[in-house]
Amino acid sequence: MSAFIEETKCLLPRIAFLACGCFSPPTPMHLRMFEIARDHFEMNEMHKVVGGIISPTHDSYGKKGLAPSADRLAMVKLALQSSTWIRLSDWEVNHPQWVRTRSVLQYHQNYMNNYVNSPGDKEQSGPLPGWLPYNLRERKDPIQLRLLCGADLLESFAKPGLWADEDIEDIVANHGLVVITRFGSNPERFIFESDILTKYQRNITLITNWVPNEVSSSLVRRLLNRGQSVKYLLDDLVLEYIKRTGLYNMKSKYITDTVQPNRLLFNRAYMENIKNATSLAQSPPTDDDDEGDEQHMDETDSLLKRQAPRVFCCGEASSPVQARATKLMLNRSGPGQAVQVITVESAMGTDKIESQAKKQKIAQVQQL
Ligand SMILES: Nc1ncnc2c1ncn2[C@@H]1O[C@H](COP(=O)(O)OP(=O)(O)OP(=O)(O)O)[C@@H](O)[C@H]1O
Ligand SMILES: O=C(O)c1ccc[n+]([C@@H]2O[C@H](COP(=O)([O-])O)[C@@H](O)[C@H]2O)c1
Repeated sequence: MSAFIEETKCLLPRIAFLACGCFSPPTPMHLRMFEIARDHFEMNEMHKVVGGIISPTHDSYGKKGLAPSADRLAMVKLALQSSTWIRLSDWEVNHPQWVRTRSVLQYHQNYMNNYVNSPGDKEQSGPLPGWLPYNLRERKDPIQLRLLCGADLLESFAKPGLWADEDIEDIVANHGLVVITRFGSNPERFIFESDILTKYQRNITLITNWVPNEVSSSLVRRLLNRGQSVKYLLDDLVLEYIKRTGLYNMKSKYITDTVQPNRLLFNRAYMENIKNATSLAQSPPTDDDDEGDEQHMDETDSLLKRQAPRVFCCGEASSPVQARATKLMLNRSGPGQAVQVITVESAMGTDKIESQAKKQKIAQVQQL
């Protein structure tokens, strides 16, 4: 019986999804869209989903908050590390100018068609692009590439002068749309009110997201800019990348203005120094002192633990403020130890505030 089901699955028409957007930065919801869409098509046994493609828009799209494409590509790559089937396409960003979504779909569709129909690897000139789904040549039937989007993108079709009608028609007629519901949008009504969309309604799949999450790139940028936490709103690796590069004017509790973000290399000694600085500031010692290193780490450090330790030599201090901070740190570490430059005030201050807040919380809970 299960062999029969497998065989039936193999006969289902094949589809792939392409999501366009800014991805500045990529959020978990950008990736959730793909999972929701794949479940929908595979669980209803309508299609075999062969792959997902993320295509970040060109720099010249110029939307507010759009980080440079090199950074957006790097962040999407990091976010995709845990996915086995969603891939990043850099074709759009490497184009000389902004490309309309219709052409983006056409390019990727044509590439897949040619690939599937060419007899073997020898026909392919050069290496295969990273976005190409695996095992496409297992079968010879065509792959339909559908535009995957949130309902807000669908509704942007109505913004005067933004999308060309003939593009909308081409996308819906020749590729198809997969729309994930989003708070504040009414895609059913939107489709009803559009003649083109109603005409091709059979090519539009509306999927209700039963576990909505209203995280958006703009919301994340706003929080970062205010120095507020975005932990659990972004992949840890993406957050670490933002911290290191200082994208979105991020204000970090540990990064001083005098430290160049790209010089921020962390190591064990850095953790030790924070710990030393904190325990010096706390007198008498508190219960928190018994906590392991793990408890003192912020989100940056969990990532860093997975990386090979790198050393930031304290001799590199380049300003009087930095030199003063370095000296302070040096006093608290052994001779010859390399340390991360941080301001003592900020490290002590933040840890103290955090531990006071923790205690307050515990006290509140105990009073209940
Ligand atoms: N929370 C969400 N739920 C459903 N779809 C989403 C969500 N966040 C983003 N999307 C979709 O992801 C795609 C990529 O869009 P984009 O990068 O412009 O995302 P965004 O987070 O909405 O950005 P911004 O907040 O800067 O407008 C779009 O189709 C958008 O509708
Ligand atoms: O093709 C078009 O005419 C078109 C018009 C407006 C926006 N887009 C694409 O839609 C994506 C999301 O844009 P936005 O402004 O809703 O974040 C982005 O990838 C744009 O290139 C595409």
